[in-house]
Amino acid sequence: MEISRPKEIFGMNVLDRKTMKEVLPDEIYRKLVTAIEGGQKLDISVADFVATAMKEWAVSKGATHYTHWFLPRTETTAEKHMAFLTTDESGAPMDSFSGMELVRSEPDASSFPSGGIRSTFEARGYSTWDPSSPAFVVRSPKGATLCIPSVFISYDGTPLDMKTPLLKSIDVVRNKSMRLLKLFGNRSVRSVDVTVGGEQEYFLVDEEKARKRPDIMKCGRTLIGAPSPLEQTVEAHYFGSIHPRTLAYMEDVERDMYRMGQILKTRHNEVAPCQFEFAPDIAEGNLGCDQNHILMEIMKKMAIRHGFKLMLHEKPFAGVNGSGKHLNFSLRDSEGRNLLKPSSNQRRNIQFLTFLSAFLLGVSKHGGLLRAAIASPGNMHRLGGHEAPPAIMSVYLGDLLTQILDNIEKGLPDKMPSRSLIDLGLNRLPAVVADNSDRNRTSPIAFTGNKFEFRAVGAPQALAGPLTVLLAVWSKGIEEMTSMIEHRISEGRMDVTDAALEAIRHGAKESRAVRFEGNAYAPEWQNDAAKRGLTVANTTPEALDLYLIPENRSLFADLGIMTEREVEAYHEIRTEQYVNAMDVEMATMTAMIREGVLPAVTRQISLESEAIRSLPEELRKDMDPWNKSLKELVTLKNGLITGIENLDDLRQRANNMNLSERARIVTEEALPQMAAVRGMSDAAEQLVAGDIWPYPRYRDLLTTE
Ligand SMILES: NC(=O)CC[C@H](N)C(=O)O
Repeated sequence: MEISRPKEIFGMNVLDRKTMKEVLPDEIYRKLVTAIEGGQKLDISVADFVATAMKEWAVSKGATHYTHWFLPRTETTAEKHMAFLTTDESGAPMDSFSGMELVRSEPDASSFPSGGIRSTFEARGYSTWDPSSPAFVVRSPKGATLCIPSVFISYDGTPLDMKTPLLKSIDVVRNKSMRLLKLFGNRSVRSVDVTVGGEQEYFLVDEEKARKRPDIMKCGRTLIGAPSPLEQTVEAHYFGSIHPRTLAYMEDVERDMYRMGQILKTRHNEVAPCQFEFAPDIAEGNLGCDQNHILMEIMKKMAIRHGFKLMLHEKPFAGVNGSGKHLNFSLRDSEGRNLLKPSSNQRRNIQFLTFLSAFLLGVSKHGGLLRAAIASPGNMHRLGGHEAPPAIMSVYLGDLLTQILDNIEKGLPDKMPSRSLIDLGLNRLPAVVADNSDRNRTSPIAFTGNKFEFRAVGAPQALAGPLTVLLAVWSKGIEEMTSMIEHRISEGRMDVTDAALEAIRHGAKESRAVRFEGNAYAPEWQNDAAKRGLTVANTTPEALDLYLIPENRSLFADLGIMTEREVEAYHEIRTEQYVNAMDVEMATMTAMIREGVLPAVTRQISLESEAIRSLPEELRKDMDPWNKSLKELVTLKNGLITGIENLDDLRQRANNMNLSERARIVTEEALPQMAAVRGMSDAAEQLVAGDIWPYPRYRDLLTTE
């Protein structure tokens, strides 16, 4: 079979601007672009033209349906397909898609969690086209569907999705950045964009084996499973040569992504066996978030075609490297300049340091929000081990920048005579600051030369949540520093350089506590961080509660990103999601123990008792070790029975409680109970014969054949 080159298939399934320009009359195209860039509403007559063009393009790709594709607050994607096919007055079939249908649809999505914002009697939710993210076509076995990226709002206009707050936060950071850039001159800069790139880690296990494990199928992670000594040789996998079966999968994913107009820049084996990573090209913030959803969806479907089960869970296997989605982000001006890139020009470096310290300043005030943004049912198991960052939010800058900030913090006299004194290293900043990656692995947020990398995000998460928080926090810092600079200038005391240096000094000083260059895995760090006043939240509900702290809640409201009511609703949805995930895990664990592990232990016990009974008399001496292991099996069996009874009881009790009590009980009681059951099950696994043990073991799962 002839395989077409990536360049030939690139973008064929996406209705990008280039294609729009081709399929739309000039006048209409211009109006569309003005609407997109100015963020205005689209005239319905223009929308009619666009809808017709979209439909024709999609039909030419085999599409029979369209869907408003949106991101509910459950962090997944949602779609309800509508057929293009209709009949005219004479009953003849025809494809139809109007401007009204494009702009808005009413999915009647009463079942999406809204955190109490929308009651069922006013169940309607609307999805509205987001023209800044291109529509795309997804192939299905018998046709294709046109997907229209959309926002999702309730009847009264309250946002119910992840995209609306994200778009607002992008707007806020753009406006705030423009104000700051103007102070530095930059007359030709028209706008600022957010840039993102999410490095996607994942596991691929054999589907046939995965199907035999209810925990993988229902919870996305293993709830029991003894670590296998064979899997300890993990380093051999990292960046190793890729197994042909996996490579074939990766190539197919990449080609589907090319068709979507997206480039996956790197692919490689990650640290653990069967763990891998894709890293995309950087993209504009909103697009980058949508693209990551498209990537995860393609990865999932392609895995099935290749006989794999894709595991995106943050910690699918205990004791083995977990999966993150390291979120790289920066700001770029309309001239294409990266605002986090050091320069050989001193003035630009001061501008760079202003943006950098503005972020540090924001994190120093709202670090808890970043912790909340990455709090998920699964991330709790990942954070703090195996190269995943700990749960305390600190920033790693590297030696050079730390030294510069320290110098600025110490070295500036109150009244600065002139910029001539700035030999603080600013003249000598290399174009790209070396990134000391080994160290930054233990840091949740690292400056990596020309961008920040938020490493704490979990592999299955929607990028939109953490990105919204990062931008809100950054905007806050930019706002504060800009006001400082403006104030100094307007007093006539200083020019922008000196004023900015003072603002940087303020940022450096305020952020001293969150800047940490040491080993964040060291046991002392927990204590030291608490002494520095950093937020320590080890569990998901504790972390989610950080959304509700008044200064965090009001940050969103002040910036116009979410109202306080919306923040509360979001907190409720995320807490509910956690509690539900825990409930499914408890139910799955008890079922696996009851239906699989206990009968297996019984068989092993009877097999061994039988063997001992049938031993010739002379061999029945010195039976202590054997008897001991038999006794251990009996003890484990008893322990497991009690353990799952306790879990059943806990579930019952939790079901009669309100949400916050449930969150507390599943965290404080169910988690340790599940750990105890797991401990006993894993011990039993090591005493039960391979052909009796009911589930594929870690050793069987973590291998590619
Ligand atoms: N080498 C790495 O970057 C590993 C990262 C690790 N998998 C994580 O959970 O974030």
